[in-house]
Amino acid sequence: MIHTGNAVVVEDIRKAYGDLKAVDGVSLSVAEGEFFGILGPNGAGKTTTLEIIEGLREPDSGSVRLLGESPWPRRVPLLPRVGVQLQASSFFEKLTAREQLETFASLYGVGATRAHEMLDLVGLADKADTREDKLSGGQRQRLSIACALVHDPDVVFLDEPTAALDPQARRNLWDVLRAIQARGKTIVYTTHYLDEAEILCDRVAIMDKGRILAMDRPAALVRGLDAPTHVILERGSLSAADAAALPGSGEVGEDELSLTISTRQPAELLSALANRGALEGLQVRTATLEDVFLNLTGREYRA
Ligand SMILES: Nc1ncnc2c1ncn2[C@@H]1O[C@H](COP(=O)(O)OP(=O)(O)OP(=O)(O)O)[C@@H](O)[C@H]1O
Repeated sequence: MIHTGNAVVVEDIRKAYGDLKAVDGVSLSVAEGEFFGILGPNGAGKTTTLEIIEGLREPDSGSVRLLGESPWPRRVPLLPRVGVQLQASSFFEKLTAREQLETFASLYGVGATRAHEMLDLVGLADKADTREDKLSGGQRQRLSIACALVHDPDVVFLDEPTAALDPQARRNLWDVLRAIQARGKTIVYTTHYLDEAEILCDRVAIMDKGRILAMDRPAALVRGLDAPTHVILERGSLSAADAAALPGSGEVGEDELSLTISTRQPAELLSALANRGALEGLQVRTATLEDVFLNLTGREYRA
């Protein structure tokens, strides 16, 4: 079957390791140009799913179309069109960042100019002459992404590219990922950071125990929860009884630091609070993908 406009089409793939069903009937499709996230806790089956789509692993059953072709057994014409960053990135020993990229580029028959462009894109131009083993964790991650991109693939697969990075390095990498998407690339990535996926992804699949529990735009998944908004005030700014009497107010809870009002009419509640001059230090918390996970599995999300 030909799916025009879809970079990836996966139908009912399964992979077991002995008794363990690592991937247990996964179907999904990713549109060209889409930023698609596969989310879930450790061991959910994200990496196995990704590796099957990339053609690095054979599924026990089910089918995969990557740019209209089956990626398994290895299909050589697909390779130039696909970029893969592996979780354990492997570099050539003792080469500088620039030399790593030039080496990858030459393997694909791509000129050195492109290698330098990629160093710029991932923000490593000033580290071009630094040996790969002297780079920080975040810089290594960015270098491995640059290597996955050097041959200008149409589809890029990234396995936990932001794992083990400090918050600033994670944010820098988000900019890189957005820049890649802005170049028209399709991105399929795995992460166990639900907050990050909510910000970056056009669509996400939430996986647990080898299955996809939900798949949609992050905002649609959150909206589908139909959860109340929580308005949080500093304790003492309003009594619990006064808070409960405000228009739009639902349940009210208090702890040592704060007073939390749940509401299904946040606009009304906020305007009532504004009229009372009680907006100082106010926070508004809406549901997140973590709440979606909790709702789907009955357990708290633990990356
Ligand atoms: N080669 C293998 N042999 C046996 N079991 C495996 C193998 N690869 C993965 N598994 C198991 O399959 C399950 C899914 O693993 P997978 O790596 O796909 O999960 P993941 O969601 O990517 O987790 P993580 O975030 O920890 O990488 C895990 O329980 C894992 O231990």
